Amino acid sequence: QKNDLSNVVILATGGTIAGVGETGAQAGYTSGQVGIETMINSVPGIEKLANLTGKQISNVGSQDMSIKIWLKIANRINELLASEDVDGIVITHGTDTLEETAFFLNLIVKSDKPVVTTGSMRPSTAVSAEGPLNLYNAVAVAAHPDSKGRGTMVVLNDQIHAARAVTKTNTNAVQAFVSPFRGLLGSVIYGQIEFYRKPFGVHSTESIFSVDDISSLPRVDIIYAAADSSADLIDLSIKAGVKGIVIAGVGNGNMNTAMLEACKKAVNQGIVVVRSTRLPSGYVIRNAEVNDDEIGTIASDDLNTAKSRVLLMLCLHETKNAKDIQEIFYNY
Ligand SMILES: NC(=O)C[C@H](N)C(=O)O
Repeated sequence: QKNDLSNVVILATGGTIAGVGETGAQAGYTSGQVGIETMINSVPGIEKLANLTGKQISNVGSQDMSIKIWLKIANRINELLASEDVDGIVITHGTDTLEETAFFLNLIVKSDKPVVTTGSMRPSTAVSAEGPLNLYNAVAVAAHPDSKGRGTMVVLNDQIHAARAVTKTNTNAVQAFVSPFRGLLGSVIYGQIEFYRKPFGVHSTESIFSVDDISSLPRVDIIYAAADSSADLIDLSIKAGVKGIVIAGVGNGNMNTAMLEACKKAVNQGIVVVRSTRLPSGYVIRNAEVNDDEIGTIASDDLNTAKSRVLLMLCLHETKNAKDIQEIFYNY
């Protein structure tokens, strides 16, 4: 197009932002019902921010987001961003697994052009649905030259988060997304952007991971630790042939003796085990109460459990070496 606006492509995947309920004031609704054209048309003034194209990739609640769809999105983004005609990407997505998709893309997109994910907590039919403003702000961020080189971002409720830092912290409140440990990347108020910082960690063009040689990812299970929790699930995972296990540990990635013994068994069978924490914030520190050097486990640093699984799946596609994987957990 012959104007000064950036060219932004919106890839729609579903979620509550595309959700529909019978009335405007009820908790029940179905995710992933409204198509991308209807979503764009519901945002007055969005056409003034960028030249927009919309594409439907999937239309699912993000509880049904899959590795297959991730690969489809990543391939499509790489294709689009390789073109001089595309300046930025917006992805509309359910919020349940939004942080996993955003982190996956942060690791695998081969461009420094902005990739901005967004969603909503209220369905499109709700009284005070916030999806349209989130989409407006996401397009504003994707269209802005300052957004380059900041990896994949998550924009909701006037805030710009880095994919690595952000997590969903509330089941239904509009202010659900928080970057509890590393803080916000910036803010966006009715399309006005202010960035506070660059993202920490290796991402995008600097990342060793590439979607080109991936058609599937190895199975990695998550196992949650609690007082007196059973080690049976670890044994089941081993039997099921997993390649990796992420423990959602108590405190600093701790677990009871039975679970730790089962983890040792897993490591001895060539399964890579990452210790993360079920807490919302803080580092899992190597060799604190668990001797990772001796057992061969990996500390998740400040990556949460779900994102540790994403990173471990990608790592296992490249290497099984625990030392190398630990370095990646520290640096990405
Ligand atoms: N607010 C939401 O988007 C939740 C929905 N279950 C989803 O992730 O698709």
